[in-house]
Amino acid sequence: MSAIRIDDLTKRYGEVLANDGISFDVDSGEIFGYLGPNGAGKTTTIRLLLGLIKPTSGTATILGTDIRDRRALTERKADVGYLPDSIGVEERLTGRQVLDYFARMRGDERRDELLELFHPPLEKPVETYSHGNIRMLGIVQAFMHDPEIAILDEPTSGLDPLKQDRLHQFLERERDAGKTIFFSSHVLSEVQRVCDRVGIIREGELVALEDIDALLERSGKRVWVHLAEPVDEARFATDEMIDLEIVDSAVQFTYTGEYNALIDHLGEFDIANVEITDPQLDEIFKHYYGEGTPMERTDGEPARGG
Ligand SMILES: Nc1ncnc2c1ncn2[C@@H]1O[C@H](COP(=O)(O)OP(=O)(O)OP(=O)(O)O)[C@@H](O)[C@H]1O
Repeated sequence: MSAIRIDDLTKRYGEVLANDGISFDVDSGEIFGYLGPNGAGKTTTIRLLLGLIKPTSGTATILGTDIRDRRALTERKADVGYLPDSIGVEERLTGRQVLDYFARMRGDERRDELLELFHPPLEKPVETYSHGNIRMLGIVQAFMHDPEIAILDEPTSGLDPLKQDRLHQFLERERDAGKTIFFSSHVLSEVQRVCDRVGIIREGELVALEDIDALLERSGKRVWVHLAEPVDEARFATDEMIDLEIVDSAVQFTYTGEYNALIDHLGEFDIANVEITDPQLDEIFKHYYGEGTPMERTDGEPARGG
């Protein structure tokens, strides 16, 4: 059974189609990244899944429970962990009081274990918290009742790199223990680091749904090279280079070929400096998910909806 099944889900706010006929499944025991730029519609999907807003049309199920069945969904939430984009509690409460409040509703058998990993200042009022501390409190809150599924809205925003790493490792351990993780992000590198599959949303539409490895393989690498002397395009370009730009001895391009061939090619030049990075999400959109591009799947089956 799919842990989450989203079926032609649509949410309209006046003129804005925040979610436009979105369909995809999240399998049990996977980490699914929901990737898209700001305003793409990620939070809208998450709030629909939690029953916090009603769909204009379409629906979704969580662990088989239809989100339109409010009573069943309320019961089902005992199995769901939710990290909202903002925690939405009375901010004069201390962190401990916030956790106590959620513990009374759903339980907290994993609270101590989580506080070893993520430690917001529990005795201080939440209104004095930094953004990172609010996130940590939210993470403890989301997982402390040991849910089957965690739905996390930009969970690493505000966390320092060490804490981000800690969260990623924690999510992987949860996945390995059979839990399902659905999280949104606008940062490709974190989705790449931790997710099994990714759905990409842009302007309310799902534009890609695929294995993260396949996405990155098709997306190539950004390469920046500073040569010891100027070079011209005719001498430097190969078929595997996209968006090649050369200014005197500075060269940049997106490379989609074999790495060995790239290294061999660069070896023909006197190189002063080189940097190879993953492309930005916007660049991937530009090259692979341009206007009107149909959603693709890597398994050869036609995509559902989108
Ligand atoms: N309550 C609302 N009323 C009107 N428009 C809304 C409302 N909530 C969201 N929108 C609009 O819907 C679109 C999608 O917003 P949403 O918050 O889902 O995007 P997002 O991908 O989560 O963005 P971010 O990464 O910035 O949080 C945006 O154009 C937003 O302005």
